[in-house]
Amino acid sequence: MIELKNVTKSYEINKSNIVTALNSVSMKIDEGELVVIKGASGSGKSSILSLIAALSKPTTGEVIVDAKQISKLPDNFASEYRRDNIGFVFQKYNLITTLSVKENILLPLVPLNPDADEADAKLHKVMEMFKISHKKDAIIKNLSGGEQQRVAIARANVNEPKIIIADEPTANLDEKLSLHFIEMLRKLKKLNKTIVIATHDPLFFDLDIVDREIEMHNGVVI
Ligand SMILES: Nc1ncnc2c1ncn2[C@@H]1O[C@H](COP(=O)(O)OP(=O)(O)OP(=O)(O)O)[C@@H](O)[C@H]1O
Repeated sequence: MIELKNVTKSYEINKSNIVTALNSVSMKIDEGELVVIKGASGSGKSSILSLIAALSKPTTGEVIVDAKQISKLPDNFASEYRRDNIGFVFQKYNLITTLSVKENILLPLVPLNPDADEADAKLHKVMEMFKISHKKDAIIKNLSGGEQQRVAIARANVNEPKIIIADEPTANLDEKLSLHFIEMLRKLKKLNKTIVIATHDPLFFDLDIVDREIEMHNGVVI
């Protein structure tokens, strides 16, 4: 379902300073697989996630998702691809703290302009799934960490993506919240979502729901 073929990603800081974040990386991730990408800071984990989400393009090589060359998509098609296929979970949730739970969860649907009933049905489905319905109208800044986490994961799922991308999702969480996050992943795995997590949190290593660990070092898979 997801394939990186001989991918190199370089960032040109200036003419004499080019950082090679990924060097000849190839990998395949199957539908429904939960893959953890691990490795030291700067080893290239986030760069892989950005490529899968079509947030950036490889310098050389190919990124293929569902038989589509997403590395060649023009920007407007790349955002359409993201909207339809990808759910994002970031380390600091990226919620808008002055808006309500409902407004935050609905954000990914705004560009799709769905009719009100359809949006409402999707909203309720994810609020139920992640047990946050009772806080529907609460403002984010008044929620506990665990509640905010549930909003973030509900939002990542409201567009019913096939792929969930999580970048250091437990970096700012205590152990109890991290374990809650893992329970939510368990639910997503049962729904056969393809999940790619970049992390150095040892909680994810040797975890039953993790199908595979890919280790990065200085931009190469080891
Ligand atoms: N936009 C950018 N411009 C220049 N260099 C970048 C950029 N993004 C990443 N890099 C560099 O590319 C390399 C890989 O970065 P990347 O963010 O993929 O690593 P990472 O493994 O996710 O790190 P961390 O665990 O710290 O998030 C690093 O050397 C980083 O400094």
